[in-house]
Amino acid sequence: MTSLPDHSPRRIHLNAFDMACVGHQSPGLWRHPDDQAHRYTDLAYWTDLARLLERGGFDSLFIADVLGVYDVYQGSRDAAVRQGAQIPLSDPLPAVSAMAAVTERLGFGITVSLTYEQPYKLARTLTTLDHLTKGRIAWNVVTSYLESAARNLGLGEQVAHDDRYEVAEEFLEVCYKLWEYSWDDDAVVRDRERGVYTDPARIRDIAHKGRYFTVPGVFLSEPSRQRTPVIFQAGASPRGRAFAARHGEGVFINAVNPRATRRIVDDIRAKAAAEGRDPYSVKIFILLTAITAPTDEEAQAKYADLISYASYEGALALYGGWSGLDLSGLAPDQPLEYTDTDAVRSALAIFSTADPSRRWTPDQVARYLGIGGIGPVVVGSAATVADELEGWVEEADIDGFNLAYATTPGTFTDFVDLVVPELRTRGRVPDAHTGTTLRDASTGRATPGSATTTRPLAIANSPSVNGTRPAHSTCEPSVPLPLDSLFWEHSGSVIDVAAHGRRSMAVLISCHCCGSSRAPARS
Ligand SMILES: Cc1cc2nc3c(=O)[nH]c(=O)nc-3n(C[C@H](O)[C@H](O)[C@H](O)COP(=O)(O)O)c2cc1C
Repeated sequence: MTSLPDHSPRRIHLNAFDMACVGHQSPGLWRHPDDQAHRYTDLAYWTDLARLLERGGFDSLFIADVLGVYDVYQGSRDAAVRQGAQIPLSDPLPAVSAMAAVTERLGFGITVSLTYEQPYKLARTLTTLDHLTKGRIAWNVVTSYLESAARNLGLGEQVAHDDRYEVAEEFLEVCYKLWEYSWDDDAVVRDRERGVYTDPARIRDIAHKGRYFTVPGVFLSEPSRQRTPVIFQAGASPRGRAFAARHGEGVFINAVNPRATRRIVDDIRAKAAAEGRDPYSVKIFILLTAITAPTDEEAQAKYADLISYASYEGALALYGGWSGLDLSGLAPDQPLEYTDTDAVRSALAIFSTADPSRRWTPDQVARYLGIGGIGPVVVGSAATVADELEGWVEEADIDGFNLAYATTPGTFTDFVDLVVPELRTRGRVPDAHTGTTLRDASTGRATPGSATTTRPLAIANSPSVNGTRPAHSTCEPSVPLPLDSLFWEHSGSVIDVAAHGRRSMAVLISCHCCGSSRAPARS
């Protein structure tokens, strides 16, 4: 396993975790007088938050989303509705452009469940946002977990857990082809003299025909700065980890203690290495909430005030959706047993099998989730919080945090004003980010689009299109070969199918004999 880059101290990546609703991870806190989550329908809430996070050197604002209601707890949605637990809920995408207009560098991690999308259409939506944000988009690839979403979106019941990941594999394959193969970098010529806007020879059909999707044609959008948005994945079941290891540049997992988390992290990194990737090219984030104030005592007093607003039923309503389990049917002190559900399997594993030394009960889960959902709550002064974050990074070998809020924007403001300066002093958060795109900032690469890229190998090895590689314009390979072959035999020399910058191996070839380096013309 490749070791960590040889520099210390290790960078800590920060995303703010939010959702277009009032009860994202701390149901009941909407009642707190300081909370402004109810302003989620006001664009100024989002643009003010974006400015704050930019000032705080955050990598991104990471926005969750679901397409159903939390109606598992007590077999009803009433508890979720009463507590504002992710209902009412708006679409997260429209506010992104406005936030991009008031910031220069902040990235935007947007959650879209591919289970209810078509790759041809979603790829365009994400390319559009990557254009409008000048390359600052990450896609949190999720497959959903609420049965109520399936019922309202044309499916009688939810797609089985592992099947959702099978669909996701092909979904991403189609997106990679659209984003990386269909248009050349220089396809748009905008030649007023010749009257040619785009050169037809420089765009091509992707001719995808698979088990779940058939997409024969050419991508509609011209390439954006990142082409493929930064790919995040949220999920930590065994199947989720395999998917993350193959595709994830960022992985978002739940956590309760560093020791149990380290086992998941080691598994993801080992799986990434088995995919031929640098295991540290996968940035692993845990959910965490930091309650901070100038002194430890003031922070503890703040926490005591906040927790008094937590909603027990709101927490169990959210947990019912996350885990697929209705805990109202269990005795409050009955230890949880693991069972495969079609929801978020890691949300149940984390409170049952993840840490054999601990058996959680419904009552303990409800109290744990009251603030910050399935993630630790760290309370203390800036130095105390920074110590805790460093402890998580060192012990669990994670790369950063998706920071949830107790009250918004208060929790984020405290963190930016108090903890970020401490992390900067410790060299954990850079004063300024490198490059111009989110991928540059999250990999620390100095120049955008440079030759090396941390992009998942799955993109570089994008599968065959048409089963054979289109003939190269000036150097006909002796025989058409499957796109995923790494080398072409040609007139005695070998054409390196080179991974040029962010373009995948199946797209650009640099020919040893003619020296040209461009996408093969269509056969
Ligand atoms: C930390 C975390 C956050 C998640 N956030 C979302 C989300 O916002 N929307 C969504 O539909 N699914 C979300 N999921 C669920 C997964 O994308 C997906 O349903 C998967 O099956 C569950 O993960 P698993 O591999 O742990 O079972 C999240 C999962 C985890 C672990």
